[in-house]
Amino acid sequence: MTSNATLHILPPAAGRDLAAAEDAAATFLEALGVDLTSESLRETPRRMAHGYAELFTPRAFDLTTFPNDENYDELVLIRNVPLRSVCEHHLLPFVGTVHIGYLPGERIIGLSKLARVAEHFACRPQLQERLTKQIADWLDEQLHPRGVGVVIEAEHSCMTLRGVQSLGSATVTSTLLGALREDPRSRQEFFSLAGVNS
Ligand SMILES: Nc1nc2c(ncn2[C@@H]2O[C@H](COP(=O)(O)OP(=O)(O)OP(=O)(O)O)[C@@H](O)[C@H]2O)c(=O)[nH]1
Ligand SMILES: [Zn+2]
Repeated sequence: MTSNATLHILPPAAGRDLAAAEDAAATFLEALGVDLTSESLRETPRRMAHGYAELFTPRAFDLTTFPNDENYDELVLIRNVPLRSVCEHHLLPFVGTVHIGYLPGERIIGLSKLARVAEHFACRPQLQERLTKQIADWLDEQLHPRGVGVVIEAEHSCMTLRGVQSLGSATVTSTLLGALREDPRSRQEFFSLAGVNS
């Protein structure tokens, strides 16, 4: 990403058959004893298929970067970016916020792109740990910053609404790379500005 200022990021190409998904949703619901004959439920298999397809389709975006002409070398951090994904074990949503920071090298990134990168990796069946690491690794590879930090705080509905029913519990994950991992002062500053107790 040092030569090209803009890179077009496409959603992952997935073999998708919405008609088959709709049929499968109808079979699934009927197997669970749901009567699909009423007017309000008749379209539910279609809504389910389209709903999950939507959750699994990130928006394409341009990764725009700029030269760091001012040699800005302090932390850039965007915090409290809303995040929603789907846990790959139960296909139930997990919802929360992500904080993303980096220590610039030769280039800086358009701020909105940090949120778009998070959305890009969140729109698929996920594990919170993997999602955290994918965002950090991708920024590291594309931007070559001196350090990257990503923290996700999320509530997993598979843990709060069903199963153990730990209402209000939050899961916190972090990935730190480069100077944000190695240098205690930078690490501390990142967690402090992100509003996370380290
Ligand atoms: N590490 C990790 N675990 C997750 C994530 N999302 C969901 N899980 C967990 O995945 C586990 C799946 O465990 P299983 O025992 O196979 O599923 P289960 O019988 O439905 O388990 P319970 O939720 O305890 O009722 C559960 O402990 C979930 O809480 C995630 O992002 N990361
Ligand atoms: Zn789950």
